[in-house]
Amino acid sequence: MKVLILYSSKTGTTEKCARILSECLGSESSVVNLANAGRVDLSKFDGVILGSYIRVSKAPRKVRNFVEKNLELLKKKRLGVFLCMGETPDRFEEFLSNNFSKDFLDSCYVKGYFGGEFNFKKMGFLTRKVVQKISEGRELPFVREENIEKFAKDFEMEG
Ligand SMILES: Cc1cc2nc3c(=O)[nH]c(=O)nc-3n(C[C@H](O)[C@H](O)[C@H](O)COP(=O)(O)O)c2cc1C
Repeated sequence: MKVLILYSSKTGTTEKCARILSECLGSESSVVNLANAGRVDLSKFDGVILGSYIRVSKAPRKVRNFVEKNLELLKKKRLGVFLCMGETPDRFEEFLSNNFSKDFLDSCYVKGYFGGEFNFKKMGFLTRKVVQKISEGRELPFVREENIEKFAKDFEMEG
C-alpha cells in the first residue's frame, strides 16, 4: 500500500507527528504539507491520512475545504484522520464531528488522538502571551507517541 500523509501544522507539532507516523508505518509513505496538496496526484496512493491541529476548537479552513472538495476521491482510499490538540481526549470526538462531515468520518478506517504541544518559540508574540497566561500552573500538553504507533498498526490491519 502507498500512503499519503497530508498535514496542516501551525507551530510544527502536527508535522512532527506526521513524520513519526510515517516512520511507524510499514508501508511506503509520503509526508506532504496540505498547502502543497495541489501538486500531488492522489490517484497514486492507496491510502490517505489527514492530520490537523485544532485552534479555538477548529481545524483550519484549508483542511475542512480539502476534505469536502475531494471527498468522493478520498472515499475510494483507505482513509485515516488524526488531530493534534492541547486538550485531553474528552473533546476529540466533538472536534472531529464539528469539523468534518459524517460522510468523511464514517469513511475513515482509523481516527487518532495524538495529543499536542505548545511550541512557544513558534507562536507570534500575542498568541504566546495569551497561551502562556492560560496554561499557567497547568500541565503542558504532550504528544502521545503510543497512540501514533497504535494508529499505524490499526491503519495497516487487514480487513
Ligand atoms: C492560539 C491557540 C489556540 C488553541 N486552541 C485549542 C483548542 O481550542 N483546543 C485544543 O485542544 N487545543 C488547542 N490548542 C493547542 C494546539 O492544538 C496544540 O498546540 C497543537 O499541538 C498545535 O499543533 P501545530 O504545532 O501543528 O500547530 C491551541 C493552541 C493555540 C496556540
